[in-house]
Amino acid sequence: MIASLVDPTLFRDFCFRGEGRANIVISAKCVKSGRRIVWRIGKDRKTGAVAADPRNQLIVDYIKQQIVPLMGRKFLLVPRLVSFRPSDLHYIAKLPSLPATVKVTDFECLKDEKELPASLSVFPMRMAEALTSFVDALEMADLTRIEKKGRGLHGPRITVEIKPKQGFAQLQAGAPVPYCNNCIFQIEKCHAGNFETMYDFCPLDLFSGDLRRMRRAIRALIRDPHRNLRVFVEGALVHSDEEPLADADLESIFFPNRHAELDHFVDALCYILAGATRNADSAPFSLHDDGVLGRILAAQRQDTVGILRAFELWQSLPEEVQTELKSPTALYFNGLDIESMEPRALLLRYLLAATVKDCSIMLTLRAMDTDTRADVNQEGVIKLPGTSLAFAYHVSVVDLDPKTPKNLISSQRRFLDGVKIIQAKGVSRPPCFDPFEFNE
Ligand SMILES: O=P(O)(O)O[C@@H]1[C@@H](OP(=O)(O)O)[C@H](OP(=O)(O)O)[C@H](O)[C@H](OP(=O)(O)O)[C@H]1OP(=O)(O)O
Ligand SMILES: Nc1ncnc2c1ncn2[C@@H]1O[C@H](COP(=O)(O)OP(=O)(O)OP(=O)(O)O)[C@@H](O)[C@H]1O
Repeated sequence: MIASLVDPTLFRDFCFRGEGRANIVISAKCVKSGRRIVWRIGKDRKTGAVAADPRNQLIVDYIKQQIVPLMGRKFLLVPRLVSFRPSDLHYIAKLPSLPATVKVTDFECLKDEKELPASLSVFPMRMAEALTSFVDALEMADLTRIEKKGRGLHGPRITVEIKPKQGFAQLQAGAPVPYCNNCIFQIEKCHAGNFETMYDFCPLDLFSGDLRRMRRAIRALIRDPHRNLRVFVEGALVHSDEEPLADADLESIFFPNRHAELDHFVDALCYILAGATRNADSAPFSLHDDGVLGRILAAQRQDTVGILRAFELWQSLPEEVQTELKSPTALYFNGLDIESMEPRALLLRYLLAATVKDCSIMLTLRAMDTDTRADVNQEGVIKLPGTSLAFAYHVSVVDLDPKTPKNLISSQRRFLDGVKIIQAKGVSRPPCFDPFEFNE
């Protein structure tokens, strides 16, 4: 695959959209098409500086060859490989130092050293000049600015980013505690000081298909988002773990003319995530296989062994097989054997599922009139049962990066630490599941 070279002068209104531990995400509007896209640019995990990520090509191939066959295309956003001149990237890399609400009109403004000094850049010019090749990145639609066309749309575009984590319980030998994977990891993270308090969110509630439990899960995330929830309004981050808003403030931002309440919004999320949007008025609420959570859950279930057994399998492999599996190409392009119970095949399925256990959902909603002018019965619209409210929506799954044995080794250690903390100190949290009724 040849990465097409980005000409940044063909874009305008640049802004910083977000970052994780491995990437910074920059948004820009294509002058010609008017569409907003993002560039996901790799960074050095230790310094935070832009770093050429040799995995970008692999990520695209991995999504096409492994994830698409597993999850289908319905919710997948396959990124495009692009490349930048290192000097162009130096200017673009000033954006993470600016507030996310600041839009820089055009590329010339980004280059203006008086307004935006070079010291702002997380990719110093000396680093750029030392590079002899272009730096690649991933380009995809800006999911906070997805435009649904249609009549009767009103109010702001609200984007909810949810990291749902593992949606099913796995009782593992060596971890005799009644908590799900995510809750064990989060307990460990709270203990290590990553978060001040443990949250009430449990993925088993979110994936339960029980409306009451799903509402509880989303309410828990709104109260205490950790790294599992971010909310954007018209592309601007308004609610996150770093800067959470009170319910009343969220409600007035979402519904400036007060035509709906936060509870309605939570319900809309539940119906969309469960894929229960068709005939929502009459059909009983449940998790649908072809909804976004249903697809994610099915893909996660490729893992039939769990972290601790996967780690044992890894250790049992001969050194030459371990070496082979550490090499990205061998790992990503071995076909998936869903029948085999061989350690190598079980491990590959574990790693594939691990990607889907760490993905994010980006869901954009906009209020819609329910009068006769608007077609609320079309695909991509939820009409909330028992109300006169409707929302047009768009859902995508992002952050589907391949996991390697290195991830397994790190998560096995953190998982066992979490189990030990629970065993030694106990936790006041109710169990995620009843181990005596365990039938997974
Ligand atoms: O193992 P977990 O559940 O703590 O997940 C890690 C994530 O933590 P979170 O769920 O956001 O609290 C973690 O997310 P954050 O950077 O903390 O937002 C990473 O996604 C990590 O993956 P990688 O090591 O960067 O490839 C994730 O690690 P692995 O998926 O590689 O285990
Ligand atoms: N297509 C997109 N449209 C809009 N915003 C996006 C898009 N992709 C990513 N983002 C934003 O950028 C943030 C960082 O992106 P991403 O999760 O890919 O970074 P990361 O470094 O891989 O994260 P992690 O720490 O989980 O590995 C996301 O949390 C999201 O808010």
